[in-house]
Amino acid sequence: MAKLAPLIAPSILSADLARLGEEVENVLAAGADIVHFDVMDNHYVPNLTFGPTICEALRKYGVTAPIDVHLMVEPVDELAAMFAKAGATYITFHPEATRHVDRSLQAIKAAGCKAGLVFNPATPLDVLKYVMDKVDMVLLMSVNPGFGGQSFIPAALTKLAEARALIDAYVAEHPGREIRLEIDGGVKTDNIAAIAAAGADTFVAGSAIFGAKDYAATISAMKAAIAAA
Ligand SMILES: O=C(CO)[C@H](O)[C@H](O)COP(=O)(O)O
Repeated sequence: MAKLAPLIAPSILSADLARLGEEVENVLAAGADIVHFDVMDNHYVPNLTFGPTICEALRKYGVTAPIDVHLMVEPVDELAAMFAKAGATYITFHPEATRHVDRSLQAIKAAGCKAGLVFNPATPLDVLKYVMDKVDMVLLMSVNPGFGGQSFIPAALTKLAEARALIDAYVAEHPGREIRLEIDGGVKTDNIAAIAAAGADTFVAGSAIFGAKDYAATISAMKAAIAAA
């Protein structure tokens, strides 16, 4: 099955936050496709990051690229609605962080956003098959959520192949449906080819991009590795 065009999604978690607007502008000018926006509540994960006002501020600053909001929060629905108003394009959440997964997906889509589910390294994909009709993005964590700069967990490659098979089987029966398969955590230029070969089409990278001196060279190297995979 033909995969969707690959997208590079720098995670702003690793940006210079004192210059966030400029950093996002620079990384998009360097070839990034979408902005990955990590929302942590110091409850679902042991870290605290950005709320909807920061998302809105990026839109006001002039960012027109898709903003891919990854909610690491519990509960989900109230913040998801706030991010929809603040200009999010994708809103993804962890199924175990809401009581009613189907209802949360429906609410995100009714608010005009694309919706997705996020699976931690040891969380099975079971719920996915029951809500595939409402999912635009499946995000697999290849680190335990909460912090940037961690090492890629190799078992994520097997899980990517499992998710790719589920998505391809669903899309084959529903022509025209687009469901992205995103990977997040420890993605670098030297492992991105293996990650692409395992089935990912959307690649979150925080420290590998924002930690590099030359954003454009890093993103080009990532895209070249994906194309050769
Ligand atoms: O969701 C995340 C952590 O919960 C981050 O997006 C992720 O870890 C990216 O950072 P890095 O590329 O440095 O691993």
